[in-house]
Amino acid sequence: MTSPWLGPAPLLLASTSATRRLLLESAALPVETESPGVDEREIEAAAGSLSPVELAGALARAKAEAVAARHPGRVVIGADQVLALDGTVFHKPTDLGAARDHLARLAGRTHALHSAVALVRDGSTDLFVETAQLTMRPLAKEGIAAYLACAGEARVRASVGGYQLEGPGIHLFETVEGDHSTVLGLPLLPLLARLRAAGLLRF
Ligand SMILES: Nc1nc2c(ncn2[C@@H]2O[C@H](COP(=O)(O)OP(=O)(O)OP(=O)(O)O)[C@@H](O)[C@H]2O)c(=O)[nH]1
Repeated sequence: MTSPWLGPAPLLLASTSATRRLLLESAALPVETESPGVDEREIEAAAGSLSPVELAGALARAKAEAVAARHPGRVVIGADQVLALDGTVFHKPTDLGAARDHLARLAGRTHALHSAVALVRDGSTDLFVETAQLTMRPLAKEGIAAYLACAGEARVRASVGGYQLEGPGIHLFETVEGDHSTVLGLPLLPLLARLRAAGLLRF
């Protein structure tokens, strides 16, 4: 397969997320990954009263710029996803109990997933945020328990909402508005548009 990538070196993804890496590889882009090594909770605490969208942007920028500083000349992508329900920010559930509590609060309501991407090239950062709106079915505690037993702790802890839309999480929803890749945490369409505009894609 001839990749559309025209960059001199592979894209450098400042992320530990296998989902994000897979999204780029599915677009036939060569990817290297490096953990950003930033303390997200510390940045969040220092961020004070940022909105959920601004927080996602600040975290994506911090991750991308931390890795870009270690790799001058590379095209670096950082990303962050924030789940917001009525302005309240949710973080990845630490265990099944936390996931059960999250889902009980999200059930029957519409929450936002703000997926921010920071693209660093030649010392400058291009930051953008895409938002998906997901309406979860009303779920009784038995339904939540059955979902958690089906999804399993690994899947539940791997994503900010306790669900993977491309997995059993799809059963939880009435409607999803927004691009699939935005839900998964790396909005591909606006990212590819920027890479294309920079002359980094063959088509
Ligand atoms: N497979 C899958 N992953 C999802 C879904 N929704 C959110 N995620 C993942 O949930 C994670 C959101 O947490 P973040 O803090 O943004 O990222 P992270 O996983 O900690 O990884 P870093 O980029 O290293 O910070 C990302 O890895 C997203 O890819 C989904 O529906 N499916």
